[in-house]
Amino acid sequence: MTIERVIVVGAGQMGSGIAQVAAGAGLHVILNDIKPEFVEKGFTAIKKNLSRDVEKGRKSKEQMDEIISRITLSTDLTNARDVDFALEAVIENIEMKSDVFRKLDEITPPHAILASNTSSLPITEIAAVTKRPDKVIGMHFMNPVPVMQLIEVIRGLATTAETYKAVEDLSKRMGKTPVEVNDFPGFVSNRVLMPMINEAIYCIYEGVAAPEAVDEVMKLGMNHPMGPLTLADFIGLDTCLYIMEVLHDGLGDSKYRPCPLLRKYVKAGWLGRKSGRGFYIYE
Ligand SMILES: CC(=O)CC(=O)SCCNC(=O)CCNC(=O)[C@H](O)C(C)(C)COP(=O)(O)OP(=O)(O)OC[C@H]1O[C@@H](n2cnc3c(N)ncnc32)[C@H](O)[C@@H]1OP(=O)(O)O
Ligand SMILES: NC(=O)C1=CN([C@@H]2O[C@H](COP(=O)(O)OP(=O)(O)OC[C@H]3O[C@@H](n4cnc5c(N)ncnc54)[C@H](OP(=O)(O)O)[C@@H]3O)[C@@H](O)[C@H]2O)C=CC1
Repeated sequence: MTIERVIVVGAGQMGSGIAQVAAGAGLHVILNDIKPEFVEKGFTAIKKNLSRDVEKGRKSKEQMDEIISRITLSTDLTNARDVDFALEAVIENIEMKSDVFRKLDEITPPHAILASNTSSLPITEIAAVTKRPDKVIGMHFMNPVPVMQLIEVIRGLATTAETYKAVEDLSKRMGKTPVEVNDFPGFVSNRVLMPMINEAIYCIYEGVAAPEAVDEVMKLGMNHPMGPLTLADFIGLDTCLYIMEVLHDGLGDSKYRPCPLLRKYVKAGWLGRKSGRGFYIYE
């Protein structure tokens, strides 16, 4: 099937990055969030990223303007009535995501594919709230979306080969590499990554080392581009906690218990870079 018109629901760090990359691939994109200020914030981030590309000579000013002109801002989900493809990137919460999928199923045309950028939640369960589980799929981008190569593509129980192929093609059109995985809590990426981040937080909680030291060990010792605590702040500590809870509940193994310090920080509103404070303080 041909995908030309796309809606991205949720204009946070992931949604805005996805909208940027989709528009860069020539698609017409509606960027939707619940409040105008959230959509504006996402749009500002897109313009800033594209301006950097122009400054670095990777794009011309005309190319940047063209990409921007393909993005429409929206706070009204009924704008999804003409799309071929919807990509949900709201917070990592099954009720919120189910609510968005129920609405998208009612609003979008019958041929439209409904994809979720969920980091860990079951695609099969999200698909079950719609009348088109065959057209529901996980399309898990990595952060920062414009830079990272991978898209983890997750088939739900009812996802058809045709839907998978459309998402595989779309991923390649966006310049990314799709990797197929099965629908299990945390998929592959976060089943492997998040326990490492959680363990790094335990190192702080148990006084093994300071955050800077933990990050230096992993950067210099394991050649990770960012230390795990810097990365946790970058992902968002709320998102890290949600993912650990999904792993813990979904796999039923105590090795996935979220570190109490992670819970404490999230309760304090220390969500990392996006709130100005996490394991580090940001200006
Ligand atoms: C939680 C989940 O469900 C799944 C996930 O996403 S887990 C998170 C996965 N992501 C990671 O692990 C990221 C790890 N970190 C990195 O790879 C690197 O630190 C990084 C790419 C983010 C930054 O790289 P760096 O070398 O330290 O910094 P910097 O030199 O400023 O940036 C490198 C390039 O990325 C670009 N970049 C950095 N941050 C960016 C952003 N937020 N948006 C767009 N572009 C960005 C820069 O413009 C720069 O581009 P050029 O080299 O072409 O000029
Ligand atoms: N952060 C990361 O590194 C990665 C995250 N993901 C996944 O992507 C998703 C989004 O994460 P991220 O972008 O980091 O989170 P953010 O908190 O940056 O963004 C989420 C956005 O969605 C908005 N939103 C909430 N409910 C709705 C709704 N009903 N309709 C429209 N918009 C809504 C939020 O608004 P408000 O602020 O009001 O809540 C916010 O603007 C999550 O599922 C996460 O697990 C996937 C890969 C990597």
